[in-house]
Amino acid sequence: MATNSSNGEYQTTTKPPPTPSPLRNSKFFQSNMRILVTGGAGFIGSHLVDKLMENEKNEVIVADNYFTGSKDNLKKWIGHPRFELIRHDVTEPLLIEVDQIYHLACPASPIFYKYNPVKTIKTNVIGTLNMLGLAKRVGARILLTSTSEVYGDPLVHPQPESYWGNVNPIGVRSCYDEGKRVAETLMFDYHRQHGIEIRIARIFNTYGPRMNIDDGRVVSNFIAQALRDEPLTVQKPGTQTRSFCYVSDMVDGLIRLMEGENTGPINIGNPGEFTMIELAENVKELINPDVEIKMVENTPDDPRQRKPDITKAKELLGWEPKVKLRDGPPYGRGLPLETRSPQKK
Ligand SMILES: NC(=O)c1ccc[n+]([C@@H]2O[C@H](COP(=O)([O-])OP(=O)(O)OC[C@H]3O[C@@H](n4cnc5c(N)ncnc54)[C@H](O)[C@@H]3O)[C@@H](O)[C@H]2O)c1
Ligand SMILES: O=C(O)[C@H]1O[C@H](OP(=O)(O)OP(=O)(O)OC[C@H]2O[C@@H](n3ccc(=O)[nH]c3=O)[C@H](O)[C@@H]2O)[C@H](O)[C@@H](O)[C@@H]1O
Repeated sequence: MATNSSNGEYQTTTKPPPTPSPLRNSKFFQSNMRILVTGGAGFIGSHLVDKLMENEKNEVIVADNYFTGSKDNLKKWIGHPRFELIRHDVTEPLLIEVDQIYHLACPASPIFYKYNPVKTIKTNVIGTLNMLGLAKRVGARILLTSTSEVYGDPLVHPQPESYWGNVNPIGVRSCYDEGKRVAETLMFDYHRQHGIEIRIARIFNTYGPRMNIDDGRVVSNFIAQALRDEPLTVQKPGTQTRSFCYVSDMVDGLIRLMEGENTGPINIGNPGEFTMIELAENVKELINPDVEIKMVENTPDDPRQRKPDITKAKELLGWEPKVKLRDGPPYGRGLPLETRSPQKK
C-alpha cells in the first residue's frame, strides 16, 4: 500500500489481507479452476453446479438455451461472485476461457428429444464439436454425458462398456442415441488427433428433485399421476426394465470421472433393476395406495432391458451408488417441493 508521508516521499507499508480476502469479491479475483457446465440449468446439470460451487476454488459458468432447463434451478447462485449464467445455444461457437468443461447440453427426456429431432442431432453433433473446439483452443479437459441409450435395445445384459450396442439408425429415438454415439466418436477423434483430455460417462436413468414434473420420464410421470389421483400409465408390455440412479450419486460419479485419470467410457448408474410394473407398484404403495395402474400403448424402439455393469466405475473411480430406489426422494421419504405440486387431496 502506498501512502504520502509528511516529508512528501512515498512509503510502502504492508498489511496482511483479512480472511477471506476482499479480493475474492472483487473483479480481480481469479479462481483456481474455471469450470463450464453446458446444460447446467437442467436436472442433472443444476445438481452438478450445486456440488461444484461448494468448492471455494471453483468458478462455475453455465451455458444453457433453457429448452428443457430453467433459471429457477440455479436461482441460489445467480449474483454469486463465482457464478456466471449465459444464455447460449451450444450449436453456436462459444469463446470463453475455462479449465474444465462438463458438456451436458441436450434434451434428455424422450418426449423432448423427439419433439425436434433435427435440433437434437445438431445439439449432439455440432454442439459437441463446438465444445471440443473450445477445449482444444484453451487446453481444457472435457467430459461428455453420454447415455445408456448408446446400447440401444441391448442383446447383452447387463451392459458392459465393451458392448457395441444394438441401435436402430433410422428410428424415432435415433436422433438421441445415434447423436450421442457420434458425440462419443468426436470425443475420441479429438483425443487421438489433437491430444484433448476427454472423459465419457454413459449415464443410466437418473431421478431426483428438479425433474420437470411434466417431462414424460417414467419416475416423474408415475409420481405426478399418483399425486393427481390419475392412473399410472405403464407402457406395454410393462416387463421392460430400467435401473434408476439417484442424482446425488450421479453427480459424485461425474466429478470422480472428471478428476480421475481414465477417459472412459464408463457406465454410471445404479444396477438395481426394476420392471415398469414393479416401479408402478412401488409408487402406488409409497404415494397413493388407491391409485389405478393402467396398461397403455408403448412408443417405437423402447429398449426391453437396461442395467449397467459398473465393474469399471468401481475399479477405476472407486464409485458405486449409495441410494436405493425406495430411499431416494422424491420417491421414498420426503417428496421435494418440486414434485409435490399439485397436492394430493
Ligand atoms: N437424466 C437421465 O436419466 C440421463 C440419462 C442418460 C444421459 N443423460 C444425459 O445427461 C445430460 C443431462 O440430462 P438431464 O436429465 O439433466 O436433462 P435436462 O433436459 O433436464 O437438461 C438438459 C439441459 O440442456 C439444455 N440444452 C438442451 N439443448 C441445448 C442447446 N442446444 N444448447 C444449450 N443448452 C441446451 C436444456 O435447456 C437443459 O437445461 C444430457 O446430456 C442427457 O443426455 C441423462
Ligand atoms: O438412461 C438413459 O440412457 C436414457 O434413459 C431415459 O430414456 P428411457 O429409459 O426411455 O426413459 P423413460 O421415458 O423414463 O422410460 C422408461 C420406461 O418407462 C416406460 N414408461 C414411460 C412413461 C410412462 O408414463 N410409462 C411407462 O411405462 C417406457 O416405456 C420405458 O420402458 C432418459 O430419458 C434418456 O435421456 C436417457 O438417456
